[in-house]
Amino acid sequence: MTTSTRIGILGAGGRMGRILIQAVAEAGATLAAAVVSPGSSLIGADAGEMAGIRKNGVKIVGNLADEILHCDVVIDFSTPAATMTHLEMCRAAGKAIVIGTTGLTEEQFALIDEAAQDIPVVYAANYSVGVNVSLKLLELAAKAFGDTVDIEIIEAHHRHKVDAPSGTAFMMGQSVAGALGRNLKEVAVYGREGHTGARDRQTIGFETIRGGDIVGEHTVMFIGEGERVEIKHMATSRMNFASGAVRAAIWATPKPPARYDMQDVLNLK
Ligand SMILES: NC(=O)C1=CN([C@@H]2O[C@H](COP(=O)(O)OP(=O)(O)OC[C@H]3O[C@@H](n4cnc5c(N)ncnc54)[C@H](O)[C@@H]3O)[C@@H](O)[C@H]2O)C=CC1
Ligand SMILES: O=C(O)C1=N[C@H](C(=O)O)C[C@H](O)C1
Repeated sequence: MTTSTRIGILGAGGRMGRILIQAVAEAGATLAAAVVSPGSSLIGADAGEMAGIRKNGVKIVGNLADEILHCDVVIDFSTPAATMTHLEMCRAAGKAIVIGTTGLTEEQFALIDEAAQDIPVVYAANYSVGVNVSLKLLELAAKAFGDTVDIEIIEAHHRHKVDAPSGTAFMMGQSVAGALGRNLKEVAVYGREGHTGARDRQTIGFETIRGGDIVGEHTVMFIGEGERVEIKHMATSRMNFASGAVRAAIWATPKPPARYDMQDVLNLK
């Protein structure tokens, strides 16, 4: 597949940023900008070389403002604060944005909704096709089991991850809670310790593991009397997230202003 879409990568020096540069090349799209944090020693280097592919002539910059006019759409996997700055810049320039950054606050999600009145914004805590298919399976399982089972969500990630539980775990919790007519904010329980008392069936438990180089693993357990269903997704490469985000960027560029997610991109709704 080739496309004329000009894509900017924000957070280009990070674990995801480097793979996103590879994914843009694999999709046959144009890398229009590679933006790292201001003051980074990577500024001025060749983006292709940094990403471990061949030299591509795109010089890394430390500010989106320098390159935004050359982009049709940007993909941001950076930090919550940087993402909010980039969102405002895209809104002012009328450019679409695909956001993968997790650990956002409710206020930051409200800012995404506001910006989406003016530009196409895709937000997903996970851009892999497998996770997005799993969300549909979770809905199906939750509806079939109803209130007859206990639901626990376990996630595991590499030792560098700074937010917990993962955005994907929250998204899975929302999928299940929505299917059961529960409000996740009211029923979520994060880790357990001490004299917890017996389990309340309405609750949805979250457990977090951090260590080594785990790319991303999520298991949702539907635990009943005498049987248990586990829906598990294991990512063994970040390319799944990156190719999904590039697919979302190409999809979103011609779309009218609105907030979209990966389920929209994959036509899973
Ligand atoms: N939605 C999804 O499918 C996925 C989401 N993520 C999320 O993406 C985010 C990034 O993950 P990683 O790449 O592992 O982290 P990372 O820490 O390796 O990369 C983040 C990069 O953003 C850079 N940055 C900070 N401020 C910046 C600014 N103003 N302009 C440009 N760059 C800036 C940092 O210097 C760093 O290089 C995290 O929130 C993570 O949870 C990660 C994988 C998949
Ligand atoms: O930080 C990561 O690495 C990942 N973050 C996302 C999340 O918080 O769900 C997605 C993926 O699991 C990898």
